[in-house]
Amino acid sequence: VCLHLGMFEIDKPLGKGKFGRVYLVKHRVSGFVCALKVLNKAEIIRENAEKHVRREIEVHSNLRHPGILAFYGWFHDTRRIFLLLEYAPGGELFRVLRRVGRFSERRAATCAVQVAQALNCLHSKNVMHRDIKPENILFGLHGELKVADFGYSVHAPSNRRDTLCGTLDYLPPEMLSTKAKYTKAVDQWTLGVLTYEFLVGEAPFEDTPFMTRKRIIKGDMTPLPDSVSTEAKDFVHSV
Ligand SMILES: COc1cccc(-c2nc(Nc3cc(C)[nH]n3)cc3ccccc23)c1
Repeated sequence: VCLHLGMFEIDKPLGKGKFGRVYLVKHRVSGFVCALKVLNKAEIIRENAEKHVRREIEVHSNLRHPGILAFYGWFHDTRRIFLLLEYAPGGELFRVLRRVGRFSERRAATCAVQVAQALNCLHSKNVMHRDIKPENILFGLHGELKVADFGYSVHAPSNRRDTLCGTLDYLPPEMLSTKAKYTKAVDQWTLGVLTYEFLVGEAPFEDTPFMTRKRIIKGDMTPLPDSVSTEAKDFVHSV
């Protein structure tokens, strides 16, 4: 199917992502609603991120799972690359978590299970996401989680040393040390950090970037409050 912009009616902008904007669009012929991520080629080149975008398309287009934001296709013109993605009406988990403060243990557990299932799917295809964080997780129509944004994913195992931008909060020690060959376990570590954040409302090593790095490597996490159940504590300490 030859895709091009004219086939879509732009309903409204949803927000601004890393390399461009995301719009809610409708396919004119079928009425199908989806999200259109518009990436600016000049900006991608300036950020030397061509390989990330190529990898995002290559990895994401081969994944089909209810816990992973569906990738429908892509097309480009001289200036821009367009990614056609599933529309998740619930928005970013990041915003919901900041708005409500923290989740109940039931909701934290439900979210943790859904992220774990999405990671299982990724790992079964020998892919590590490497950049799982609340900003990259969206809520679907019925509050189900959708993992998105595969720009930093790679095939396991890898000692690829990319310049990881953004927060260090979710990175495991092995990704912060130098010549480590890391495996899918990096995503498991992140699941523990995420669950901690679901329960507490902030990341376990939240600090200045320099201190966060030191604390992650030392494993010096802010203890879970006593209000958190033993089972929840055991789970976070186990991943
Ligand atoms: C930085 O905040 C951003 C950036 C881009 C999109 C949103 C956003 N996205 C979606 N859904 C999406 C996005 C994609 C790729 N599929 N489904 C829903 C929202 C709802 C309220 C506010 C914001 C939303 C936020």
